[in-house]
Amino acid sequence: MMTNQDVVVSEMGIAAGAALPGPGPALLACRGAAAGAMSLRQTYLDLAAAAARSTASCNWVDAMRASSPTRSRAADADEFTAWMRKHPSALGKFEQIASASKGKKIIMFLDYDGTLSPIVADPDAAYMSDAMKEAVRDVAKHFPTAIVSGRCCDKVRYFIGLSELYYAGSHGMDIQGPSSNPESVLCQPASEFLPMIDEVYKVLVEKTKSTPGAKVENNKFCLSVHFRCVDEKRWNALAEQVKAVINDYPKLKLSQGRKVLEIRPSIMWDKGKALEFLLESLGFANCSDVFPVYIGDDRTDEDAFKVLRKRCQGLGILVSKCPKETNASYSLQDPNEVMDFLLRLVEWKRRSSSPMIIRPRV
Ligand SMILES: O=P(O)(O)OC[C@H]1O[C@H](O[C@H]2O[C@H](CO)[C@@H](O)[C@H](O)[C@H]2O)[C@H](O)[C@@H](O)[C@@H]1O
Repeated sequence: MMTNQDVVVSEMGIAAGAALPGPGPALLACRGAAAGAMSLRQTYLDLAAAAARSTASCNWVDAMRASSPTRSRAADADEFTAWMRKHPSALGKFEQIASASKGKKIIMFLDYDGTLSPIVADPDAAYMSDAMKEAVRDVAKHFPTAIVSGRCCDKVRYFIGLSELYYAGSHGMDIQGPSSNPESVLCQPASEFLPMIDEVYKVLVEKTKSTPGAKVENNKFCLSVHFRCVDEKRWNALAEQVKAVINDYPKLKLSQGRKVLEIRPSIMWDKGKALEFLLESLGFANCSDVFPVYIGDDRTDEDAFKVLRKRCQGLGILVSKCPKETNASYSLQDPNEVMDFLLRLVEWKRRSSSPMIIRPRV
């Protein structure tokens, strides 16, 4: 259900595309978080890494299959209807969402792959349509907008091509403000992992080159090993190979996405933390009149959905055609529906902010 709060309205939001103030409390907190995280390394890093290592690779493979189902069976229709009752369409319930956000400042958080661009076999060809680009541009004119992606900032910025947005790349471990100059870097809590990530990238490229279709993507502060073009019979062996490499790096952990295994630093930072960081940077840390809307399709987006639930603020929208366990309140089926939702939001905002014209009677 909708996680909404009754609030008093105040104008604390900053305009979309406006430059952020210099390093504020959020940036300092980010630095502090990074330092703190590093000093706590032996306690939680090893625990997390041990847990990751003890998980059999077939679990990763099963989870990967479940997170990117290829077809929905007719026999699952009842299950889907029941799921849709719990996570109704954000388009179908648009009026309900709009009225929940009334008097509050909407902040948009958008995942990229599977949300703004359709899932395709080649990760380097995951382009977003021109129509979607226009929709995102329009949204950003009305609401502060951030892209939160597993990709590195440079790549997702290149795909989207809009400089007026905030970007949280590498699963939130690289947060940058509008424009791509060096001052726009707001938070990089995993910067000391860069040499390690580069090293592991090279090792993984070498180890996986014998698996046809396998692809390793360097996302700067994290890595992706793609399974989508690998014969399913080879998935277990490939997951074993990846696990064997990560076993030598106890400060890294594995997670799974849509036909992808992701390797990242074991710091306590994720898309949920990135969302909180951005809200704070934008001046909304302790505001009750803010309404963050997060749209995403992947397991890693669940961290952001959870944060919104915990804050009892705004709402999460899961992009999925199939029932999935989720902390999101609403659902949309695919990027086309995401675009329709964004356009509807813009239209609603235009209508609700244009002054009512009362014509004199003649
Ligand atoms: O957080 P996101 O923006 O959703 O990024 C998550 C991963 O997305 C990309 O992989 C996914 O999309 C590819 C292109 O459609 C597809 O080929 C792949 O199977 C999907 O897992 C990206 O390539 C990864 O690096 C991101 O981590």
